[in-house]
Amino acid sequence: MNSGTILLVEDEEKLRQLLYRIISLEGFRVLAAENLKAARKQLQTEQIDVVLCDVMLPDGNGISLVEYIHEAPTSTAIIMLTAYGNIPDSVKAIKAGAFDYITKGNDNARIIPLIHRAMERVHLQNRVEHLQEKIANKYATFHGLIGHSPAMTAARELAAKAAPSDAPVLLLGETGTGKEMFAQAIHQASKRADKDFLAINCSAIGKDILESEIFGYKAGAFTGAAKNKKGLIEEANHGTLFLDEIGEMPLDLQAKLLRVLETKEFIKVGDTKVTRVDIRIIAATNRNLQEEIEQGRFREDLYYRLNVFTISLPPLRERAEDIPTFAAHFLRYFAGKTNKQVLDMSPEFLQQLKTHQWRGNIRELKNTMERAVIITNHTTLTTDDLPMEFKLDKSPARQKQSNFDLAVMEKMHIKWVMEYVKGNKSRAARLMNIGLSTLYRKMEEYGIG
Ligand SMILES: Nc1ncnc2c1ncn2[C@@H]1O[C@H](COP(=O)(O)OP(=O)(O)OP(=O)(O)O)[C@@H](O)[C@H]1O
Repeated sequence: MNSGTILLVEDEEKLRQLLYRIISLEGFRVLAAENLKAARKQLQTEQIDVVLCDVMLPDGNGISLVEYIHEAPTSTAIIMLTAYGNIPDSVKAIKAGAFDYITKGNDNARIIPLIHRAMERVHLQNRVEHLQEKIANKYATFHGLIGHSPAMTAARELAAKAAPSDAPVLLLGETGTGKEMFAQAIHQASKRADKDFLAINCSAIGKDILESEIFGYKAGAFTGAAKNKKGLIEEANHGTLFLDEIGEMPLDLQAKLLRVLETKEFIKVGDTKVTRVDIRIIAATNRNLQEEIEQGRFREDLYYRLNVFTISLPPLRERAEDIPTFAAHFLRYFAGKTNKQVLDMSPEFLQQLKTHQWRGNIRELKNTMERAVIITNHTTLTTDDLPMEFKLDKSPARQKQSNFDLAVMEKMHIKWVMEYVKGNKSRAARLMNIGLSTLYRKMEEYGIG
């Protein structure tokens, strides 16, 4: 059985069925779409490794799917099916970033080996990314935690003191304030550094799966539990387990976790005997746990067990003095990553960063800087490189009634998208999900050049 999912985009039903059968026989999971619209939908909802796509489709040219896929960072590979003798299409497809092309009808014997090669590349790329992430995490040390505001310095100092002990740590802060980065840095500075750091977000999955994920299960514990499964708590034995969004953990799991903290023991789902572990727990939440306790949603005894070291990471808007440092750091990082000559920021750009609300905190600032570095055509970032909501936030016109006018918003949005795609109208129309002629009409209406 080969692993991987293939999306087949072909409007001719007979050929689609034939290819479906041939590829399924290789053991791949195959999804099919008969036009570009259906293909885009599948790409948005499914994890697809390789796309096999016809060039001539009823709702457009298949090569546009290559561009669509490359709009977001992805490892998905696309192979084009081109008509016999259509060299220009094949060249275009490769230039747009397709993995390869096959001439329809003529190259049948090449299809399967080519899919295998594309799949190998995808797996390799995924593996490299996974390793890069692992390495990056390994070096998430206190040194890498930037920011020199008093709040940040106090948080770093407390974390550095907590690190060598084996005590639990509770990290408090809004989303994107750096809780996971702190947790990794604490792990790296602890005596468990050469063991695993595993993380789970308690809000992302349902109660039963969360219990199996954290504590594991015995074979036969429930339908589908064919084999014993180790939970993260056992996988991370001798290392650190980071429980993000602990405020969302159901009460009965809180009781099980308390037992781990008190006795280092737990019982797997469907098991009768206890399992012992040596683990350090770091937990994080953006909820007010005192309130959760009052409401009966969080166990008080667990709270006291966890808060041996409580580290609060204040929202970015409350430590505006850190914003230029973060912005400069991310500017250097993304300029390096994208190989662009972007060297600094205009004073107005920085001023807007300082007064923005940053509800997504450092994560939002990081994304804003990445976007700015990608779209700029200059060596200095200016306010033009900021997303539209910044302009709305700050423009004096914001106070005026006219700014609530939908047409004003639409005009700004079109201008911004046109900047983003560097004037490529068909790409802009595609991104905005409107037809090219509609885009032309609106640009004329709003006097956009
Ligand atoms: N002090 C810091 N220095 C450099 N980068 C940081 C810092 N804090 C956070 N970041 C970056 O900001 C992003 C968000 O950080 P992180 O995931 O640690 O936040 P979080 O509080 O755990 O978020 P959530 O609650 O949503 O899971 C990450 O990409 C991280 O690299």
